[in-house]
Amino acid sequence: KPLFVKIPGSDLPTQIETRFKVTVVGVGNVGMACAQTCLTEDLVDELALVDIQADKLRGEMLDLQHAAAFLPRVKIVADTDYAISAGSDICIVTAGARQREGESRPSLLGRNLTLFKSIIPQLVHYSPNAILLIVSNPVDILTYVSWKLSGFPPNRVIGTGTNLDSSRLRFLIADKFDVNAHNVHGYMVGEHGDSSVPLWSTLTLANVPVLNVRDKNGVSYSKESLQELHRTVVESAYEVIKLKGYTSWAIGYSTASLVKSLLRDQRRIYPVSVRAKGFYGIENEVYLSLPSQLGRAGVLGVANVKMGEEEMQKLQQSAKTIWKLQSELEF
Ligand SMILES: NC(=O)c1ccc[n+]([C@@H]2O[C@H](COP(=O)([O-])OP(=O)(O)OC[C@H]3O[C@@H](n4cnc5c(N)ncnc54)[C@H](O)[C@@H]3O)[C@@H](O)[C@H]2O)c1
Ligand SMILES: O=C1N[C@](c2ccsc2)(c2cccc(Nc3ccc(F)cc3)n2)CC(O)=C1Sc1ccccc1Cl
Repeated sequence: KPLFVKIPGSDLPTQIETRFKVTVVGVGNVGMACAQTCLTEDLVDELALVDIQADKLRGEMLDLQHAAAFLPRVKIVADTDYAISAGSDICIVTAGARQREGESRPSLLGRNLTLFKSIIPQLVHYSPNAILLIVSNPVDILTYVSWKLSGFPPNRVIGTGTNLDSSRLRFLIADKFDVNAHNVHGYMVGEHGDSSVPLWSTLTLANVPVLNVRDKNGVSYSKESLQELHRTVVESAYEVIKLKGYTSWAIGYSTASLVKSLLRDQRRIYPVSVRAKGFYGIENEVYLSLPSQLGRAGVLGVANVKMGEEEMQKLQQSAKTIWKLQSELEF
């Protein structure tokens, strides 16, 4: 006997168009953390995995499929052929040459640029209306490269930028004040990594500027102690690499949060890498992180955050540094 009997006269489609399709390119530490979080948070109806390592790719796909009894129904596919990514709403790019400990940004850029010249045109061919969400490092420059290679409007090419940097800062401040990190409102902007720019003047807890309050141990936050906090954010990245060899969970969760705001048109504001020319006195054609509103059309706009003169100067200096690295690129 068949398990189910169709009701006579039913009109059942054979092929259901999935609503939210996300492709993850690169099934390494970061890519799989992003994929797993998107599944756990029920953000996708279809997940496509792409990589050059065929066995690793099939292994990750099977391993995720085997969790079906504990996840909402989702179609999980994988292939080294980009055709599997066709019709994606968002393509998350985490592919990259394995970043060596202590590797410089120019060195990593050279190796990853070559990969992107192959990856981006294939994603664009199969998903011409997708949003590209770039994670691979150096993320600001590779997001600019993806924008140029894709020919997409800038609102549909976004880098995770200082979203991870900002989430680490929010964790540290939340810990010092014994409050929930969701109530620490503030951004690091500019370049992702060592040279990010914390916007202390607009960082608040319960709408109280952090510059005006004492933490749980009665310590007040002067400019110097805040600079120490920024150093801790940078050092924590190096500490994680030293201890576990890579980072995955925080970048996975922070990237899935961006995916949710984009797919569900949440219109939430995140510090992500966007086409920054023309904002805050930036004259170079670069991608840098600015507080941006994310919805189904991608970057809906850049927030007019009050920024001190010194903060703007650091931002403009970052633009010049990135521009110099970029101007030597051949692609
Ligand atoms: N932006 C951020 O905040 C942030 C944070 C952490 C890591 N990262 C970056 O994410 C990237 C990935 O890190 P990881 O730890 O996952 O590295 P990983 O080496 O574990 O994974 C990289 C994956 O990319 C795949 N790959 C290589 N060439 C490819 C190609 N041409 N097409 C498709 N796939 C390809 C590899 O097979 C591998 O599976 C690195 O560039 C790293 O610096 C960025
Ligand atoms: O958490 C990380 N881990 C990485 C990493 C992941 C796998 S191997 C190294 C990391 C950790 C430490 C340093 C570092 N430097 C770096 C070098 C070249 C680049 F293009 C980008 C980053 N990168 C990659 C990366 O971008 C991060 S965030 C990060 C890094 C440095 C300072 C502050 C932050 Cl918030």
